Amino acid sequence: MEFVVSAPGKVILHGEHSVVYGKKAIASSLSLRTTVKIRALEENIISLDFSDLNIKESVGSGDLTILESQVSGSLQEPCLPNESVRNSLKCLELQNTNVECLLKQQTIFTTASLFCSLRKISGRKQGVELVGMSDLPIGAGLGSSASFSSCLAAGFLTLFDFIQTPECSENGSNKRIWSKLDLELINKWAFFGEKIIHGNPSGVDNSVATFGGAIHFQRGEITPLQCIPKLNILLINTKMPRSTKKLVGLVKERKEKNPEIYEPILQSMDEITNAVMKAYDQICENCDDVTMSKAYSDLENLIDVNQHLLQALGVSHPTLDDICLTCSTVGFHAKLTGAGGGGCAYCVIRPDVSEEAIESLKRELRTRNFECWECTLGGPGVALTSP
Ligand SMILES: Nc1ncnc2c1ncn2[C@@H]1O[C@H](COP(=O)(O)OP(=O)(O)OP(=O)(O)O)[C@@H](O)[C@H]1O
Ligand SMILES: C[C@@](O)(CCO)CC(=O)[O-]
Ligand SMILES: [Mg+2]
Repeated sequence: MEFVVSAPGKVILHGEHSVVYGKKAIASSLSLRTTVKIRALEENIISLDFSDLNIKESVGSGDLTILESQVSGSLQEPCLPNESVRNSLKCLELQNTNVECLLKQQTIFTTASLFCSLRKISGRKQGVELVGMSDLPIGAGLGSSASFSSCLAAGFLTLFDFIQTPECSENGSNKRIWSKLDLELINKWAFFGEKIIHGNPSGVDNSVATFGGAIHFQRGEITPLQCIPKLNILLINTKMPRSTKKLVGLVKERKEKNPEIYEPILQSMDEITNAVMKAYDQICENCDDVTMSKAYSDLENLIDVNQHLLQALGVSHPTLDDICLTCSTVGFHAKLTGAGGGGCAYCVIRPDVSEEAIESLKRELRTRNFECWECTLGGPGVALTSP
């Protein structure tokens, strides 16, 4: 059996970090995707080829036996392996402790844990070969881990026949989408992968990667946005590596130490999301130019306030602050997206802004060694792309 799955990255428009504490978030899928080719093997190994992280190795039958003995849970109730099992896996032996090695370990452990958990439930004995690549910058706040986890979840659930390969797609594209029920199961197992990578994820990232489109998210409750404002955004990559797990952990530590300081900040972030939804509705109503212009001004002000609150949480970074200042000096409004600490920011591009102004901003950002690209929001979630 051999097939290919893909899933989108995401941009969190508002609500990062506060969504971990039950506040609302708005997020949208991106046209950038992760792709994983999956082939069943007779041999009891996992063969990995993930070019983006220079991973070309196998998880041997010895490690699979150890891991499978440690995993439990059922198809509808996934259960994470005990972190201590990492110490007994040969495939995770540290060649060294640099960041690149830690990222590789994260991938290998997530892949093996998802595979062993689902294979044990299926009672099968086969191995698997995985070849992965991504359009997304990895570790940059665009949901690469969720996109990757959603691909693995959909791939292994299909490999073990827990879900059927989906019928042809509606619009004739090469992306075939599973049923809502199957997507809910995929999302549950993608969340399992995110818990290994993020530590304490909210579930917003894997929900966008799995269901696609633009969603309003709160405590696992997913509401597709009735209208996705025709927002043009510029994604800006600081190219500063960082770990979402560490940044989520930093906010948790600060909030536990001074809840009286941090809870009001998170509550304000929740109110920003409410106000943004109102601005989106106005933009979607194709109202008159004056009302539309006011709605965009409200949106830009909310972006600025949200960024200041993220700085107060301690999850911005000098390069992100530089991006926001560079944008604001020429009338654009930017905020970090994702966990922060580096990674990406985005700014909204008003429909009436000239191409020349946009190109001038891109030139200025590139001279500061930032990558930037215009992006469309929305688009399909996880899909079977071939055969
Ligand atoms: N294409 C891929 N191949 C293999 N592993 C991947 C891939 N994409 C992401 N990963 C895994 O996800 C980790 C990055 O996850 P992390 O959550 O830190 O960043 P992110 O998801 O890009 O940002 P954010 O969570 O803020 O949106 C990598 O270290 C790697 O383990
Ligand atoms: C920082 C965070 O809110 C978004 C990371 O993309 C973490 C999460 O929601 O899992
Ligand atoms: Mg992530």
